[in-house]
Amino acid sequence: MYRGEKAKMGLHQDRDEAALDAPVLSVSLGDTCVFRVGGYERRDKSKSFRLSSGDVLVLGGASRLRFHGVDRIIPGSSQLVEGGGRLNLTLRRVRNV
Ligand SMILES: O=C(O)CCC(=O)C(=O)O
Ligand SMILES: [Fe+2]
Repeated sequence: MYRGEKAKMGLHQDRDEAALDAPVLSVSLGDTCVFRVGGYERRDKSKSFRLSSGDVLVLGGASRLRFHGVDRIIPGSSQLVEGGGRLNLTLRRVRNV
């Protein structure tokens, strides 16, 4: 849950999962966010774009280990969450089965 103008998530890689071959799916609900995706090193060039409510982002294949993060939320951009805010559901395979 992200709420308020200061809510953000710094650039990181999702690499704690044992299954790095399975994609990570991120579902955005509520307020729009400014999402940033870079390369495979923190210092690589990155680009930002908006994710609105209902958008699904896939980090998979060659992009599975790209650095990514949330720069900021755009308060008031959705009425879905009471009191405002952004909900993010991230689906990932943590263990190999
Ligand atoms: O909030 C998001 O869309 C991204 C979340 C994320 O990168 C994570 O949980 O690892
Ligand atoms: Fe992540």
